[in-house]
Amino acid sequence: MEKPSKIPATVITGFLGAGKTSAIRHLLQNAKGRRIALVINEFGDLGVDGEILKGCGIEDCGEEDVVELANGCICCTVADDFLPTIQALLDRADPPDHIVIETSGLALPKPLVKAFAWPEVRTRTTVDGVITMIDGPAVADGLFAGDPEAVAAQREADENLDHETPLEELFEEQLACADMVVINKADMLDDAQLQAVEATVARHLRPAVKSLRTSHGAVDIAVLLGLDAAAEDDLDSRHSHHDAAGEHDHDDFTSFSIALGEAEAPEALLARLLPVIAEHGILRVKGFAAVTGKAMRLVVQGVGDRLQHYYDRDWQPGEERSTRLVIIGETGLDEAAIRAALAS
Ligand SMILES: Nc1nc2c(ncn2[C@@H]2O[C@H](COP(=O)(O)OP(=O)(O)OP(=O)(O)O)[C@@H](O)[C@H]2O)c(=O)[nH]1
Repeated sequence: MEKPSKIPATVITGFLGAGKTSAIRHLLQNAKGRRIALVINEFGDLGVDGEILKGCGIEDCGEEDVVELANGCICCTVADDFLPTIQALLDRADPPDHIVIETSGLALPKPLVKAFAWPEVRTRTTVDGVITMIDGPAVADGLFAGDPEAVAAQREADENLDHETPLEELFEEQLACADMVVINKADMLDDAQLQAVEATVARHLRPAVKSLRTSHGAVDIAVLLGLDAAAEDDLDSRHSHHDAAGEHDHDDFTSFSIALGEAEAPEALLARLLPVIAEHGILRVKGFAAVTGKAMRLVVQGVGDRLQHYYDRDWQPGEERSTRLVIIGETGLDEAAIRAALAS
């Protein structure tokens, strides 16, 4: 008797703003008739990524194929939110050919992969691969490398302490779980910088895991899907800082959303954001803006101090023209001061 085939699921992980949504958009545009269901998890209470993907007007990608898990962190709500979502996708009369899961930039991939080993889903689906997207310029800038001298001094003081910064830890964890690494934003780096990023990344990978370079997440679907890794059977090789401690929490990071009035012009909005991002060390800004006199909605995207914007679609009838942004940073972010600075 033929073995019942399992529906493959690909987990796309990677730091805030690395290019996960861009890669998924590229995937959907090049799906060649394959029915892909998306599960999207975001940090922050505005579903920006889901909105962007729904707004992109790709044929074969109905709104019912995009499932958003907005409350909290997917890796901490596995049993409550994530497993029922996967089960519902598998139970559809017309199940998808492939499930793609975009984790929030702050999520640890391993607990998710672990969920696929649960009896409820194990016989019906398998983790085809964990793809870790890397923000090339952020790694080149040393965002994930702590101050080496400070680390050495701490180690000397106490051997048993965990000395890594939350950012380093996430970076390592996301790489340690990878079946393939995509170094994105190659367009912003020269060859020497790319080689340095590749060397940094390689130190944290399991043996035989490869990295490739790309821009705007433009990876061939044949490369991204079909790795056939069955990652849920291979959990032990994927080292995690949290294996012993059990669940992690997200006390290290914080987010809030802010509503602003219409912007006079995109440039005026960016000019308002930039100094605040720099002063408060904001990691990620994203959302939508209403621009005076413009029928279209402006998408605003910031990773560190790199800001981008573009108009994606018209404001719909009945939709409130508003400017709403999610702000994400490390815990301790001065929300009141940021609100005050942006409102003024
Ligand atoms: N220059 C350049 N910009 C890129 C590239 N890929 C993505 N971006 C930009 O980087 C920003 C973040 O990209 P996303 O695809 O939204 O990243 P993400 O990983 O989904 O972000 P989160 O969901 O917030 O973690 C957007 O402004 C993109 O347009 C690239 O290869 N080159």
